[in-house]
Amino acid sequence: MGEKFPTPTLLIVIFFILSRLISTIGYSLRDDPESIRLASSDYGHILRENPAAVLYPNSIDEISSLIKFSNLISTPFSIAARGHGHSTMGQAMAPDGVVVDMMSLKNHHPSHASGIIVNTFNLSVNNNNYYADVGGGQLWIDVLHATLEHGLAPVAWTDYLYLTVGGTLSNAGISGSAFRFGPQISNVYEMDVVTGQGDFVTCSPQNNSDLFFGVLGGLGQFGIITRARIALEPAPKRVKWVRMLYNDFSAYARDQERLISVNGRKQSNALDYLEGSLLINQGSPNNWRSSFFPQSTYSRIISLVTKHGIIYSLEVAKYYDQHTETTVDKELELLLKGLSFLPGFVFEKDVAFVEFLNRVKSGEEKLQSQGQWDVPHPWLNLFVPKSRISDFDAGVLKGIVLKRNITTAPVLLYPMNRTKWDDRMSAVVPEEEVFYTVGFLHSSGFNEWEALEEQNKEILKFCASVGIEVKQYLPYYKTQQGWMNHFGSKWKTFQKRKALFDPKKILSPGQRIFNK
Ligand SMILES: Cc1cc2nc3c(=O)[nH]c(=O)nc-3n(C[C@H](O)[C@H](O)[C@H](O)COP(=O)(O)OP(=O)(O)OC[C@H]3O[C@@H](n4cnc5c(N)ncnc54)[C@H](O)[C@@H]3O)c2cc1C
Repeated sequence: MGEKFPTPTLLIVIFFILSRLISTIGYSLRDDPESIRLASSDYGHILRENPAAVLYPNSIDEISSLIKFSNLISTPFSIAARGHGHSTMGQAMAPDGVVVDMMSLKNHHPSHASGIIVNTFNLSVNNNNYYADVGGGQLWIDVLHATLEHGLAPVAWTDYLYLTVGGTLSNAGISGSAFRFGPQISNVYEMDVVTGQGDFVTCSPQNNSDLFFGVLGGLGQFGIITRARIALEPAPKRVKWVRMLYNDFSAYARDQERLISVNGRKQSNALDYLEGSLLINQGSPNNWRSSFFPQSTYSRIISLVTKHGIIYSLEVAKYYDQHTETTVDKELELLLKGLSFLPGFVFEKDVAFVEFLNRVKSGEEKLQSQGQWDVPHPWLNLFVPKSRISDFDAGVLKGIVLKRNITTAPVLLYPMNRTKWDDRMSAVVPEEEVFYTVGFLHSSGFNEWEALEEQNKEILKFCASVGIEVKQYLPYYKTQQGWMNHFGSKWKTFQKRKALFDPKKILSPGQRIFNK
């Protein structure tokens, strides 16, 4: 069978010419080689898909017009919002369609939709609540700086801040703050969204709630987030940051679970941040994720790793300001009392709040300078139910990863509480009250990523074979059956929302959920 005529590419070209003529879209739709090249790859550097054109919108109307035009024609072309392009498997690509570069809205008009506006409102008489209205194409680092000018900061974070608000809200946005404050998607009050039919809709848990919950963790399937109202709190000044090492996995897991059990939002005796990672045979103990082991301890740590194969590093933080400066050490001491880390392997640092939040950036700069940033990234991120985390340690970490001995990248492993996630959202997590996130953040040479991808496949196969019901974070499946299994009981709602908000299946084709 020949291709349908007119082809999607031709239609986009027609739209392009028309838009220039009537100048609603001006010159913001481009198909020059550089624009196409930039939109056809991502942080993963594994897949490449050329769009027919890239929209650099000057306004939200332009996004809406583009989507409406695609809806009007008999063979709609696909459209993908692209935040900072930090996906790893083409999720923000649109083969033969149009990529919408959301970051180009960042510097336009200081309106609610594109800029950052910090504000406060009262939910109840005694309860001050703070929020910022931020454009979907804003980077979290810019949100941080803008909110700090008002002495405030977002409540929920990712480890790395050079990601867009729309990009992380389409997944979840997790880090060591998630056990206590939830993922970023649990800290949104309201959003403006351009749906897959081109309609501009303001949504919240009270209004247009189906769209609101659908979009959060919705992998870009239902609409393009142009504004999010995110929760803020008074910003602390400084952070006590502690790392402890373990050789015994069960002690490590037990301590992590104990620490996250104190998680009330206003509880002063709770930690503000908890993460964990592995030290495997990877040369220097200080990898790019900002470890801070003193150089004088390297040889001791390396011998530990050599002796045990894997050493588990527990990382916690407690924020403080001028009011809590005198009590923070005592509180931290109480929290860490009775933990079973290896004596002599506890390291502490006192840093400014911004330095702590932006801790991954220096690692990026180092890798950039060594030409090791724009390389393939065959990542695998999983949520593992607490009841099977020991089996995961034995079967995957010790069974597969240690044996294959090709993992030199950071591997994260830390728990979070399911109660901090709202089940109405599209994001998928395991059923149990506590689950772990495990992130294999691999990078490799251009000819070596397949071996790591093979390892990823072996891990997934192993988990399936022994009944460890993992859920992928930043998921990637090649078949619709894979997606159905992933969403499980949420699949029907996900499908229904797609039919409601993007019936022609135009948006975010790079996720490969409703298209091949
Ligand atoms: C170095 C690095 C560190 C990371 N650290 C963390 C971390 O600590 N925690 C964490 O949770 N994640 C982390 N991630 C993963 C990251 O959150 C996701 O890959 C996220 O999607 C990237 O944001 P982005 O702006 O680059 O989105 P993109 O890759 O550009 O887009 C991702 C998806 O969202 C859709 N999308 C983008 N913008 C919008 C919008 N405005 N409205 C609707 N849909 C949209 C796209 O179509 C695509 O499907 C990290 C990634 C990297 C590369």
